[in-house]
Amino acid sequence: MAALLCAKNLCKTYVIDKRQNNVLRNVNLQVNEGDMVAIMGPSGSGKSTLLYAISGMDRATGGQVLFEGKDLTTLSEKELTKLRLDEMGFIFQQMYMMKNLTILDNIILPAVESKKTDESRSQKQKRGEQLMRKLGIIEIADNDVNEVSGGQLQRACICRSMMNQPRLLFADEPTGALNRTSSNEVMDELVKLNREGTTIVMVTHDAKVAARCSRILYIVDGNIKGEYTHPEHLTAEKERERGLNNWLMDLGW
Ligand SMILES: Nc1ncnc2c1ncn2[C@@H]1O[C@H](COP(=O)(O)OP(=O)(O)OP(=O)(O)O)[C@@H](O)[C@H]1O
Repeated sequence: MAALLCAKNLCKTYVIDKRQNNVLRNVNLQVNEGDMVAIMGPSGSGKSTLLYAISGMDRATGGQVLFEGKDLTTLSEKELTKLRLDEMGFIFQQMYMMKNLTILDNIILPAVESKKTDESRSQKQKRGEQLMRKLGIIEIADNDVNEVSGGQLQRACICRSMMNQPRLLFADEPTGALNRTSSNEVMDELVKLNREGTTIVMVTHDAKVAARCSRILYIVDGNIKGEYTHPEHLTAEKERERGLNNWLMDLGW
């Protein structure tokens, strides 16, 4: 599989009161087309910082991030915004839906803002509705943001992230605020999208969620300390989870 995203010697340093915090320390990683990657690690190890840096949501302080060979660290804000809008999808907890818009209008917003296609607004609306149907939430299309459950809202975020048919989807704790049933349902949808061709990179604390990804990276003190892939003979979900848990325990999880 071809490399879609590469981080090379990626560094991120925060300076607070003249004190340096080297959060990412020369991270190297490659995400291939079709991967479904989970980033795990202790609290404060740099998982979200890494996700923000490789997705171009935040600027690294050193190193390179190559998306199909194009170095994100050298792009202008305008170029970066266009690339994120057209090629990437985001399911980030900080990216709340807009309260003055219905769920459907929130979902189609990335397409309204993008110049990727010359679709009419009604075509965009139709596609938004198709996505909502696919994720089983069409009945909340006209609801306000505060009139839906956490699981429905998360599925709406997935619809929104898919609106511009991204090559690469980034998710920060996509199931973090959900109960187990909703979490499983959201993961079912993400696995389905991945099987249909979308590459996914997510941060999660939940080994059950991570076990459904094809690669699991473990980050400690701003560096990737190990990578896990499921042994081929483990095909059942429970066995995969057990295998991953054993690996995590060996790393001190
Ligand atoms: N905007 C910021 N300004 C200054 N320091 C920051 C900022 N964002 C994160 N940090 C620091 O960077 C370090 C890593 O934070 P990060 O959120 O990436 O960790 P994490 O592994 O995602 O943690 P958690 O699992 O608790 O969400 C922490 O020490 C944090 O305090």
